[in-house]
Amino acid sequence: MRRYGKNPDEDDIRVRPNRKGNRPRTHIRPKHEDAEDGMVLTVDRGRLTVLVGDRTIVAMKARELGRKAAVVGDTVSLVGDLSGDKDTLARIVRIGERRSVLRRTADDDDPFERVVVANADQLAIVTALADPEPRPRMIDRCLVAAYDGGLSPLLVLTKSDLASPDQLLSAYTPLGVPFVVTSREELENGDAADRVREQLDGRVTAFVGHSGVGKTTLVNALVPKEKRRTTGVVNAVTGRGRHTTTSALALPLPGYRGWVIDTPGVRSFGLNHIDPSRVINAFPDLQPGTEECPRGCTHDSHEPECALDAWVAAGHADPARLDSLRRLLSTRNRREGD
Ligand SMILES: Nc1nc2c(ncn2[C@@H]2O[C@H](COP(=O)(O)OP(=O)(O)OP(=O)(O)O)[C@@H](O)[C@H]2O)c(=O)[nH]1
Ligand SMILES: [Zn+2]
Repeated sequence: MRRYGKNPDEDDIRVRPNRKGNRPRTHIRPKHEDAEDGMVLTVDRGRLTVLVGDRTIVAMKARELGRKAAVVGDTVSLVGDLSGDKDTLARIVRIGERRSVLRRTADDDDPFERVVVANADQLAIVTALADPEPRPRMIDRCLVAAYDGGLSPLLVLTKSDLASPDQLLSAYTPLGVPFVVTSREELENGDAADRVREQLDGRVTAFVGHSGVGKTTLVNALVPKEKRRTTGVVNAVTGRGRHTTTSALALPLPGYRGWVIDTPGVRSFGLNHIDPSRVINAFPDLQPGTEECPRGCTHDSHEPECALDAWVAAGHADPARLDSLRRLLSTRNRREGD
C-alpha cells in the first residue's frame, strides 16, 4: 500500500535531477476536449480549490492521473460540474506543464522531496533582521531551492527597526539578489506593503519564512483580509477552516496584478537532490569557465579539478561570485541548526 507522508496534499512524485537542466515535464493526454482550464489555489485533504475564470470550483483529482498530484499554482484542466455551486465537485483530468517547481524539504519521517508550489515566478525569502536572528545558511538554502526550481529570488528583510541590514546585505551583493527592507513603522504607514508590492507586479510570488519573521503580518498587509472576501476568489478557501490544512494558499493581489502564495509549514528545503548544473545557471558569468571542468563536476570547493578556480584567477570573473556559488553549493551539506 502506498504510504502517505505528512502532508498528502503535495506532489509525491519524486523529481529526478535532470542533467540537461531543462524543467520537469508532465504528460498531457489529448482527451477530454471539453475540459476547462483553471489554477489551483489551495489543497485540503485531496480537495482542490481551483479558479476557473472568475469562479472558484472545488475539485478532486481524476483517478486516471495516478500518483501525480496537482499542487498550488498548477494549471489544471477540469471536467464535470464546473458551476462552482455549493456541494459540487469537478474532476481534474490534466495537469499542465510546470514552469517552475518549489520543493519542500525531505525530513526524517518522509524521505521524499515534494512539490509544494508550481509555476511561481519568484520566491520571496522573508527574514527578520532580529528577533529571531537571521540565519544566512538558511537564506542560502532558499536561494539554491529557488535557482534549482526555476524561480527568481527576492529577499524581504523585516524588523529593520531592531537591527541594521548592512551586514546581511553585504553577503548578498555579489549575488545581485533584489531585496526590500521593512520596519514596524513602514508596516504601519503602508510603505512596507507598497514597496514589496512593487516587486510582485504581474508575477506569482511564493513567500517562505521561519516562524516569527513577520511573514503573516506582511501577507496580510499585501492582501488585506477584507479584500479577500470581496474578491470572491478566496471565499471558498478561507471559509472552510483554513487552519486544518498545511497546504500553500494562492491569494490574488488586489487588482489581479499578481499572486501571493503563502506557504505555511515550509521552513527550509532539502537539497540532497539538487543538480549543481542548475544552480550554476544562476551564474551566467561563471558558466563559460566550466567548459574545462571534468564531466559531472559539481564545482564545489572539494572538486580538485574544477576549472573555475583557474578561470577566475585569470581575471574572467569576480572572485566574489565564485565564492558565492561555492557558498551556495556547500549548503547541500546540511549542518546542525540549518
Ligand atoms: N519590530 C518589528 N516587529 C515586527 C515586524 N514585522 C512583524 N513583527 C512582529 O513579529 C511577530 C511575528 O510576526 P508574524 O507575522 O506573526 O510572523 P510569522 O513569520 O508569520 O510567524 P508565524 O505566524 O509563527 O508563522 C509579531 O509580533 C509581529 O507584530 C517589524 O517590521 N518590526
Ligand atoms: Zn567545476
